[in-house]
Amino acid sequence: MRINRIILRHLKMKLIHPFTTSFGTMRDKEFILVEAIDHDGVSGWAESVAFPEPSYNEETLRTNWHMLESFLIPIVQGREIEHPGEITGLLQHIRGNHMAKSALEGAYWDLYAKKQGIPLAAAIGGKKQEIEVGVSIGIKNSPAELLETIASNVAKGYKRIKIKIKPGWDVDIVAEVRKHFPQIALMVDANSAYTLADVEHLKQLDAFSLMMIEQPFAYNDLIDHSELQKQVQTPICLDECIHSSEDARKAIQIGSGKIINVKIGRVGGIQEAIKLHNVCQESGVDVWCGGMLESGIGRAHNIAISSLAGFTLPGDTAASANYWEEDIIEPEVVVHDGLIRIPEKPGIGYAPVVKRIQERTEYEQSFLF
Ligand SMILES: O=C(O)CCC(=O)C1=CC=C[C@@H](O)[C@@H]1C(=O)O
Ligand SMILES: [Mg+2]
Repeated sequence: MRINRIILRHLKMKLIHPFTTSFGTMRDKEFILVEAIDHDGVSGWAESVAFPEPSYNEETLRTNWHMLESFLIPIVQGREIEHPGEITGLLQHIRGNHMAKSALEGAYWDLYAKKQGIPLAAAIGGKKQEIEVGVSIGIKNSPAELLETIASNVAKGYKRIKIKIKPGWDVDIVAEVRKHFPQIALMVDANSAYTLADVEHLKQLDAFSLMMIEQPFAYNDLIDHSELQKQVQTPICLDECIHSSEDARKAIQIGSGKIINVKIGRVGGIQEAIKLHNVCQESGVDVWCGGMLESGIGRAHNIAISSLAGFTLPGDTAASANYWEEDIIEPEVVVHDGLIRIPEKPGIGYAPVVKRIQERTEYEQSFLF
């Protein structure tokens, strides 16, 4: 692939519903889009999932922009990349900054698949024709509002409901949800809101047949999670604390969790996400694809990675309409009875709508190769 231009765009999109977790509320989604254009004028697209604030991990939109502009793009500039799998190695001497790396690598993956004339899912090695998806519901102002939101999403056919918890909004609210929805596939995500001091309290969640408790402890902990997993029946799912396939191997070895939420951006790109998937599959550990409130472009990448066989549980890739009045892709991501069909078109399989992208672009910068 011979790129002749990369365009970075800072977009701002208004979420239909504010999204509240244990670390704050998001009303607008600001993110970086990467467009890699080759000599034939074909574009590969990807998005950085870094938030404007360092609340999920230490990266931010601005640190990503800086890393892409000053380090990552210069490394690939003028290089003939045969396969996007090469990019992880080219960038590995740069420490961390996984979301920035992933945004660049993802654009090359989309372009590669388009040049090969195959769907991104096929380029990744995915065989599924459709994927099961769930929905992640933020912390609401009242139990009634949460129950109403759950009811409307169950009615839409989502295969799994994920609710956020934090101290003061956990055991009682889960009990209330279970009272109204005794049969639904239900999980909770704590986003690191607890510590080992809360083990006795968290044990109460075992009473509710939850699919999993996601990331109860610190974003950089494996040891305390393994201690908790020894004391609770409910499977612990790891998100923020798994930064690579190596972290997954170590977490599995010491029993930190029984399920892993894979986020392409968190682990540094599709190539590493495939490796992580393979490590988990070899150990019989289920994985599913998490979300970072992506636009349709990031959503498309999540759909592709979810087509791998080891993605055995419904992910957080809900429909575009769950987040946006209007998405920046056509067609939008739609969910029918909790299922998304894997696109058959080359690349990400959804067409970025440049007019809508430009309308939402706060700032952009071009890098000529
Ligand atoms: O709908 C989605 O994209 C998933 C949203 C979601 O659950 C999360 C988004 C970003 C960070 C977290 O709060 C949380 C997660 O940890 O999975
Ligand atoms: Mg999570």
